[in-house]
Amino acid sequence: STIQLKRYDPIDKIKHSLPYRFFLTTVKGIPDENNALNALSLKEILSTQHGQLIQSAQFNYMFHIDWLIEQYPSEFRQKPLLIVHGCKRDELASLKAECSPYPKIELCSADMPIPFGTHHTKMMFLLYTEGIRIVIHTSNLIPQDWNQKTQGIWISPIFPKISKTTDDYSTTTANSDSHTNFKRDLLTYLDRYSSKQLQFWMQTILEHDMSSANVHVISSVPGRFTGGDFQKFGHLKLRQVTIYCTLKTYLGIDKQEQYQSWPIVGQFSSIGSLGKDADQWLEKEFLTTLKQLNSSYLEKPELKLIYPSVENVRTSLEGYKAGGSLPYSMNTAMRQPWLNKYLYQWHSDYRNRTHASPHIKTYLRTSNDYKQLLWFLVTSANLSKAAWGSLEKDNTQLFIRSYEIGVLFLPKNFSCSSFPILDDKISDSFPIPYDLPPTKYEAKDKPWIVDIPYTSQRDSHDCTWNPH
Ligand SMILES: O=C(O)c1c[nH]c2c(-c3ccccc3)cccc2c1=O
Repeated sequence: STIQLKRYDPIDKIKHSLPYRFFLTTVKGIPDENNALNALSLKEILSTQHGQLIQSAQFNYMFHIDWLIEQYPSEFRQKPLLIVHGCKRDELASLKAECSPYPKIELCSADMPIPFGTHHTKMMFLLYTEGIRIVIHTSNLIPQDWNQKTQGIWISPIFPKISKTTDDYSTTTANSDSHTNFKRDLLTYLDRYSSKQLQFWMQTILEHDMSSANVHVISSVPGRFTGGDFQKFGHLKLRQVTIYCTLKTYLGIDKQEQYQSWPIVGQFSSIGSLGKDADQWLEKEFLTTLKQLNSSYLEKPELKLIYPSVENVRTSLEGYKAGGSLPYSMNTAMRQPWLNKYLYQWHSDYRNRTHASPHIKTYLRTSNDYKQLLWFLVTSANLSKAAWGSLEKDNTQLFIRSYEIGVLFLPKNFSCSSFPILDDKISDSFPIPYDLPPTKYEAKDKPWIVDIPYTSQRDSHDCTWNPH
């Protein structure tokens, strides 16, 4: 068979990048050595060092087109680029205007059938002569999202084209998919757009060997899902994948009792309306899913939610302006004061990201001593029913409003029973983006709310915050 020459991937040369391929974005204004460890800029992702780009696709929510084109190397700026977005009406008009100087940019508008849904998904398809690279991340395609924030990036290998030779046995695994069904689930997600332009990318993905992918796709698309589609998206997909790949397989049913209390940590940059108490959705639906509560006794939920306090924002590199990307509204917050007892601060001293305000979203489950990680998800999905879905029709239907996508790391796909989280950061411990155990809000701390003024204390730029 033709020996596939494993092309040298520059991403592999970044210290500690393997096997997780999970990076943060570089931050301007902090010492460089903290950027070297598992951090990438958009220019680095798009650079010519990865091969000869043929064309690319950029899925996102916010775009600054001139700036985005500038992040591509000059020799790639005329390559075909598909922009997949959810813009409508005047936002669509301004996006079209921004794209008009670039004849090779095509627009693909995601079907947004459900009110209050958004196209949050942040993903890149980079097609090279040698193969296709997929990037799933959390940054809008605007300069401020790549400047001084904490953002997450999962960057795939360059998946090689399936060779035509018939005797190439290495790709017989069901059209060259991985044990994590990465290709199947990505195609299932793309199919929901029912878009002609994405047909080309679906066919291209089919033609590439993704058997080396070691993460699961966890996505959301607008719709009401029952029957065979019931567990394909949202929080039920997360449950379906984690329940069969950790507790049951590894730890045996008997040991499960001891794991019930293992805390779940959610970390995000916005919060939706979750109901008048935790029983409406947070505990009843979301936590139950993540804890896989299938034991009769109910015990105190160990759910810890990391969301920046006003003080975290005020003392960040961007100051109060960072709060412009933390759109938790007063109208929503005032109806759920009960949520505050779950809240923990943004703290990332070990990654030197404490002052790089978070726009990343992550969810994880760890042991009580925070030394072992059972699973880790980086995603575009904030803590909202629109993103994760809410159960209807007597729990037989999951209703989702938005497009979201993320990747899930399970120990079983890295041949271990849990990921190590060790104190010293340069070991092979999983590169989580923040400090564990999480830091509780102080008594005087309040969650950041975007649409109220903060004038009593000035921020790191000596400014106040006056929304209007
Ligand atoms: O995709 C993302 O991550 C983001 C999604 N919505 C954002 C908003 C917003 C919130 C409500 C209505 C319209 C816009 C504001 C500031 C940043 C974001 C953002 O970053």
